Amino acid sequence: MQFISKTIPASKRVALVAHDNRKGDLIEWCSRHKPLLQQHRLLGTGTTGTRLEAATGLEVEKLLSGPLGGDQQIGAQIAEGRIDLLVFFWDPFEPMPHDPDVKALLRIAAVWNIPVACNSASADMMIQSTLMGSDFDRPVPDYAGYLAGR
Ligand SMILES: O=C(CO)COP(=O)(O)O
Repeated sequence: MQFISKTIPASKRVALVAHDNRKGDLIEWCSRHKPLLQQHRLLGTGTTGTRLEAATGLEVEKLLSGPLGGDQQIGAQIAEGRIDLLVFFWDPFEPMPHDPDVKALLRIAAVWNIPVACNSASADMMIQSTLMGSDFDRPVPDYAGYLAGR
């Protein structure tokens, strides 16, 4: 597979998603990183976004709730090249009614080489490297060859 280089502009788009048992962890993480996060564009699934705004005062563009299609909306934005970082605190203990959507979101993030953090340790590292620099150079997969061979 080939890659093309894409320089991400200084202000990035960060998708924030958490399952119910992990929303507290995401609120804690966003509160800790509020000074940095508020310099970027934040979006999230419906309930996550609402809870984050109320708890932290950060402005979050709210999509549909995850089980109603919010995960798929974020996946679509990833495929369109509109997301630079996905912070998705998914629940490792509870199956979800929309597990296929959860899997699809994680898959499309892998397809497009998007940094994905599933817990605060990985999110702490990724926020340093993804959001702190002025510009961030991310290799974007070029699937032209793959499609031509089908
Ligand atoms: O279910 C989710 C992610 O799979 C999150 O959805 P909510 O933010 O609406 O709870």
